[in-house]
Amino acid sequence: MSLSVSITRQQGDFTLDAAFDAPEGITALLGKSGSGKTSIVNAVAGLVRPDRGRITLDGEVLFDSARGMHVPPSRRRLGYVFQDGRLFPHFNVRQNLTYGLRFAPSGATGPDLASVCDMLGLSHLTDRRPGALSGGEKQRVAIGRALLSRPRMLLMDEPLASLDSARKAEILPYLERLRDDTGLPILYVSHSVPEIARLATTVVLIDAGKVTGAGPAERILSDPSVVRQIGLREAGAVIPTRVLEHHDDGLSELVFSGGRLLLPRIDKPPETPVRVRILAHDVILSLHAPQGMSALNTLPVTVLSLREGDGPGMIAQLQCGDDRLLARITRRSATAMDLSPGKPLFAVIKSVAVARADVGAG
Ligand SMILES: Nc1ncnc2c1ncn2[C@@H]1O[C@H](COP(=O)(O)OP(=O)(O)OP(=O)(O)O)[C@@H](O)[C@H]1O
Repeated sequence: MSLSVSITRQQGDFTLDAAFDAPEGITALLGKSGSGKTSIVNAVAGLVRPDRGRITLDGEVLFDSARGMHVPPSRRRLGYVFQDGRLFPHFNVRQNLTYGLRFAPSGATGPDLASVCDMLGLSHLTDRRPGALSGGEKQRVAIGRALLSRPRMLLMDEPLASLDSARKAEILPYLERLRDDTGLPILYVSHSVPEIARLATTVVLIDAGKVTGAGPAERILSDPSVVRQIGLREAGAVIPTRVLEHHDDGLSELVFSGGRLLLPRIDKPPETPVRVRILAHDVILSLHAPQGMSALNTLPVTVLSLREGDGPGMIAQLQCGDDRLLARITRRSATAMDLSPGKPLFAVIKSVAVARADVGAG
């Protein structure tokens, strides 16, 4: 199942001109406020009509200006989860969920009420009304209702934006399960890089109505050329790892193509795939394998590229096994270390620098 979008639309003085493919998994539209993310999702949903272009889902045309085709939203079989949930306040959770079933076409397969409640941790809440739910619980009900309409794809527009960080942390594992267990493609709008680093399979960068980059999340997020767009503070690589073992001193050891990482305890059994985000400002570079240092992780790397920023800083992209890391360093250090592409180095990462929120299901 894959979505293909190629559309233009004039909205006042804003021009949307976007083309991308969304394969299986979570495809995140990442861009600043006003960049056009919601307009794209609304065009896919059929809520707005592009001026020109084509949208197909698994080869089936949803919109084609050349053929004058615009399938109405109700016939697209897409589940839309809005930022604010939009539950019916006078219905309890079960009634809100089963409302979704009314839109399921006869013969369509998908999870039933019990399995949706199980997957989203809603079984103990079914008799409550939305007024007695937390923000995170409301969003889980909204996702469940969308799933029960047996959609071919889920559209989620900033589903976590109205939640505080504790509620966000609570709901992220459910979204990971949705991604990994249902096989349903999800188009996911967000302006939060940490959220996307946790969830996205594919990242589509949107800037001023245009696609400025698209590809697998690991590749896009470790590309130094996107740092300017996503911001220096958020720049960092996403590394696919797997749990090797847990140590008695509270550390967990992970393995990936570039070596091993010791991080604060990760509550997942050995062999579990885990994705880890390592921020560029948490990586120190050294010409020699450091000794007598408190940082526990030393990884052999090779410089791939160096990119200058506006201030005194640079971003180094590093090859680490088959994966890539980013390191934020000063120009002064790059000169003192005589850094250039191809130079072998060591990347040093403090275990405690990797936040719990930056460790997710692989
Ligand atoms: N109906 C409309 N008429 C005119 N301009 C519009 C209309 N709808 C959206 N726009 C403009 O199109 C641009 C893109 O809006 P859109 O909501 O798609 O951005 P976004 O990336 O989703 O932003 P946010 O993250 O703030 O929701 C904005 O400049 C917005 O003001």
